[in-house]
Amino acid sequence: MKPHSHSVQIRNVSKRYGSLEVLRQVSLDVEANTVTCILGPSGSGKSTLLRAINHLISIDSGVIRVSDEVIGYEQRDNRLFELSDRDLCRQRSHIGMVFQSFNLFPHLTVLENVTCGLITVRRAPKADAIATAQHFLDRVGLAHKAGAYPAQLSGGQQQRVAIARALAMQPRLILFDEPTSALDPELVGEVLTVIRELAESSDTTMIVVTHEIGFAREVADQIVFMDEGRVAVAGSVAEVFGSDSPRIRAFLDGNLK
Ligand SMILES: Nc1ncnc2c1ncn2[C@@H]1O[C@H](COP(=O)(O)OP(=O)(O)OP(=O)(O)O)[C@@H](O)[C@H]1O
Repeated sequence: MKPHSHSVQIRNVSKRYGSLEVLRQVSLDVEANTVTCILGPSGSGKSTLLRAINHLISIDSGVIRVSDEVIGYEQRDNRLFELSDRDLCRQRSHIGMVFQSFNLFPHLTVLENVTCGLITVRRAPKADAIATAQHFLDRVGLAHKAGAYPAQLSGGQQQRVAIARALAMQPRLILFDEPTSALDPELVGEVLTVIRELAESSDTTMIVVTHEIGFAREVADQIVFMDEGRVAVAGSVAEVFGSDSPRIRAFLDGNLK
């Protein structure tokens, strides 16, 4: 049986780069098996928050829990210490991430890109890894590209491979960091369709940083609007799209990028 999906609890998280406060006392709850879309103007801290959830960046204060487990740190003698690489790797192996720039290995085929984590991290037998990879490549409509190299694919196809690679690890939480921002406009739709189908059919918790407002409106159980390092509002689609805050209205009307 597949393990239950993860909930995420973020409490009073702050992060600064020099004098720039990028996250200011951010608190947020994400329920298991829901889709949360994070919207907000450029530079409001969306990607930073997402990357903090799997400890790709360290935070200055606050705490992030994924299914009640503190991410990135452990408490000893009443002090917090960063986890060892090994423990961090264990935590991350249950959290999938899809990056803006795909991050496929260029020297590996599509199939090898997807089996790689299964074989090295999950220690799956090769035949099982190949069967799993083929299943998820089929799910993103790319079974026929298994033998191709990333450079032979369009950006949209590469991103779908990256999604299959994340899914193949059967994560209980998937983080999408602006998954369509690097794509030519005509390729955005195919990737959003794959993510939308996942949102409808999978029992994985999903957090998606996106500039695609229409997509967020369609798929999100929760919408988070970030502004200047804070969560300005988190709520249902109706709550956020019905907000009368001038900043949120300006953003939704396309006058605040
Ligand atoms: N490693 C870093 N060093 C210094 N400043 C950084 C670093 N990473 C991000 N920043 C700054 O932190 C702020 C928030 O960045 P972040 O990428 O989280 O914003 P965002 O809301 O995702 O923006 P966008 O929609 O443009 O991607 C920005 O001003 C950015 O320049």
